[in-house]
Amino acid sequence: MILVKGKVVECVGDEMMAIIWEKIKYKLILPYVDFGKNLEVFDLTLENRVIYGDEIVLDAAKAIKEAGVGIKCATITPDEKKCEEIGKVLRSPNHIIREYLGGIILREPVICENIPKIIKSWVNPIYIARHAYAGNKDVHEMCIEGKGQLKLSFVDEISGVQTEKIIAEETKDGVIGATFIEEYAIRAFARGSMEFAVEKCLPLFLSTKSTILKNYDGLYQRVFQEVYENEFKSRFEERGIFYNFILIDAMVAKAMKSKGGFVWAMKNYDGDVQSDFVSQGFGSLGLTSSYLMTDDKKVIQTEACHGTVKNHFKKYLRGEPTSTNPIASIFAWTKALAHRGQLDKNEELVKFTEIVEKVCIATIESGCMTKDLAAALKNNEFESMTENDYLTTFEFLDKIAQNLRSCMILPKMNI
Ligand SMILES: NC(=O)C1=CN([C@@H]2O[C@H](COP(=O)(O)OP(=O)(O)OC[C@H]3O[C@@H](n4cnc5c(N)ncnc54)[C@H](OP(=O)(O)O)[C@@H]3O)[C@@H](O)[C@H]2O)C=CC1
Ligand SMILES: O=C(O)CCC(=O)C(=O)O
Ligand SMILES: [Mn+2]
Repeated sequence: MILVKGKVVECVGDEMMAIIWEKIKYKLILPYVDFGKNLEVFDLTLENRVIYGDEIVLDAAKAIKEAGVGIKCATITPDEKKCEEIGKVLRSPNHIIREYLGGIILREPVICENIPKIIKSWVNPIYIARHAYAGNKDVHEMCIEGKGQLKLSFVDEISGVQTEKIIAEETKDGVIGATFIEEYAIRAFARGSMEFAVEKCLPLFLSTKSTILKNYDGLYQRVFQEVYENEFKSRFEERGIFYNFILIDAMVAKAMKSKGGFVWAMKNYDGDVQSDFVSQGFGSLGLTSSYLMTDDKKVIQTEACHGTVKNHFKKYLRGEPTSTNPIASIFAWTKALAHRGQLDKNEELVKFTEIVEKVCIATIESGCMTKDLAAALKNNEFESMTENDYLTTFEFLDKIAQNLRSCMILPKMNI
């Protein structure tokens, strides 16, 4: 057994991914890894959040910060209807954790040679560097009833001077939203994105809509340029890579016709939307790994890029076979344990995570896969697919477990 020497925080989640999460843990991790007392589990299922509120998520975030390593299963973010049903307004657990930890979310596709990309020109990976908080996903909302003037105001803590801006002389019955970002946070995001581009030795693009949001998005553009000129230019040039700002709409088109092979930095909301687009373009949402890294690089929280896959869970509840891809969630475990291993100089643990990742890719490349990937092989023409084309969720997980077992018994086997 491989001993884990430092603390790992595990956050349990919801629906289809919760079912898969448990299988990953018990079939792929625990047979080889001994956490001793080093695994702290937080139950972030919706049921538990209904009982304990969002505070339990904040507790998990604090524990992750202290441990330096967190692994999170996808969780339900209840919409308005669901909040009514449960009688409680609960926030997104991801949002709470990201707001607390801050930092950057890095997303990358798991490349399997036999899985064709939907966007055929993408021969190289596209990495997303997403600001983990603020922006459109962090809007403070307020519903207004009646008619009146709307203004923004800021009161200086020291001088007490109030700066005001009238948003609308007269508005009525609707909703308003306000968001903000501090310059230091953008600076840290710029540094994180640039470090990542240097590490990957790939060009970096930042895209925002700074022609419209001249101040908000403009600040991202200005800070990135400044950080690049003052801190990164020579390191980029030594590696033959570059940094460029491109307006987000034009960048979407440029990305689509590119060959891939770049890091794409975006604000929180833009990065969320484009992650699903890029993931699907590379074959499936189930093939994108994701982790949050704090600005000081001390803490990592891993996850899959996708959600709880509600559609598939409904089928599972009806007793129908499902074929849900576990790869991104398996990589959440491996990326987190690899970080733990690096922190503790635990080479055995790091090696184990490399083996698990290789086994996953080798299993898919041997032709065993879930329906999303089999569909990619068939140009997503679902009508022409039969059950013989793919494995069910549990058959696929068993196949990976079986392949992992042979590799762990014969560690020198070249997979
Ligand atoms: N990190 C997190 O915790 C996240 C949580 N969420 C939450 O998850 C819940 C469900 O959200 P939903 O909109 O369904 O988004 P999902 O990302 O869970 O799924 C959307 C669709 O993408 C496909 N898909 C996603 N992941 C996989 C996979 N691993 N294998 C195969 N296909 C996959 C499925 O398509 P098809 O049905 O065509 O097979 C699925 O219906 C919501 O409560 C949402 O708030 C959402 C995103 C992130
Ligand atoms: O927190 C949520 O509700 C969604 C998160 C999400 O979509 C993401 O992290 O990509
Ligand atoms: Mn998303």
